Amino acid sequence: MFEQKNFGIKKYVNENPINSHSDIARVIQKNNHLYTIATIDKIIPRVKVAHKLTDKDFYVGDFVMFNWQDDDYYLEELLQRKNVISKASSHAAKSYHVKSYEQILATNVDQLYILIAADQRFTLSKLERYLMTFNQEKLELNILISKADYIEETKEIIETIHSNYPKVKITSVSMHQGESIQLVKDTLYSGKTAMFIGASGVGKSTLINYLTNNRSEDTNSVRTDGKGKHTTTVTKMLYLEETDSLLIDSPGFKTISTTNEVDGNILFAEIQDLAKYCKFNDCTHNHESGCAVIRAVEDGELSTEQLSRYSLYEKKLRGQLKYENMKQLKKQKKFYSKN
Ligand SMILES: Nc1nc2c(ncn2[C@@H]2O[C@H](COP(=O)(O)OP(=O)(O)OP(=O)(O)O)[C@@H](O)[C@H]2O)c(=O)[nH]1
Ligand SMILES: [Zn+2]
Repeated sequence: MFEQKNFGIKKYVNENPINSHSDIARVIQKNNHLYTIATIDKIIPRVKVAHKLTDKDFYVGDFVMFNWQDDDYYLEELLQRKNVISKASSHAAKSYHVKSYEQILATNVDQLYILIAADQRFTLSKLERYLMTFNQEKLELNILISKADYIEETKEIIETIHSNYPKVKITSVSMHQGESIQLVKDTLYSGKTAMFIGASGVGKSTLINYLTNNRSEDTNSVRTDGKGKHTTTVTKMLYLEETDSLLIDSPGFKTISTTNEVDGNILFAEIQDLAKYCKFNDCTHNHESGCAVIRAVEDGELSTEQLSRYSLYEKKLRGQLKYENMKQLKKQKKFYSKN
């Protein structure tokens, strides 16, 4: 028998050096300064943040200690996180004056489902940014092509991805294909937390509603712009009893990038492995003699598309470094002209 609404607190207590679970809870919703938390036996809404702490200290997914005082509940202490899902804050990334910072989307996530909608414009660089932004240890990444009832578009997207990245695993899903919902359900782990992210209108809430058999929220009425009436504005966690898993729905985003250092390993492991056998350490895999990567292309082990995506990635990385250096230089100049 599954425990009713098991938000993972018992498991957390078992795996971490904590004595009791009586005042431990998990943040399951965040609404500006107010939180909803789940304890071992109840859900508490409208929880505030204790004195000297702020809403930057707690996110959905966090395990916390809480307290009751003067008729209100307060979050008192953050317990150790397993991981953090974050991206660059979108407004900061655009402004030269504001230092971009990482914005936390949720914490303690085991599986991340990245939705790409078949009816929205697809580019490889979008997929690459998603994968590189969220790639980290102890996090399983899953690519879902949603609205797969757009059959032609879905086929095209999958073909584009596979001709460049033959090893990336892709699942397609549609609310009009019940068996595809079941396939997604089958990939959820018991006792684990899965988060669904993607651009606005890709169908995150719809998928979660179908997974949890909750049709109450009106995500089905189609608007002419295809974005749907119901837009998620808060991040929240739901319990799926059938698989004993936790599902996090999150607001859609416009752009994705990260201020963290990225590593092309998730997409280019094969090329990076081959590069170890190049004659020159600083081989650009462009024209050099003794290049193991070019040889692999000639031997048909690697497609030219794969290599050209890699070159593009390298170029961007170098451009990024140059940009960072330039910013640094400008800052220094400013400093010296002031002093
Ligand atoms: N054709 C088709 N439409 C879908 C599918 N899933 C969702 N939609 C429609 O797409 C629109 C957006 O769906 P939502 O579930 O609200 O999307 P969301 O990703 O949660 O959007 P935000 O909350 O704004 O981030 C709605 O009109 C849905 O009816 C699908 O599988 N096929
Ligand atoms: Zn080489």
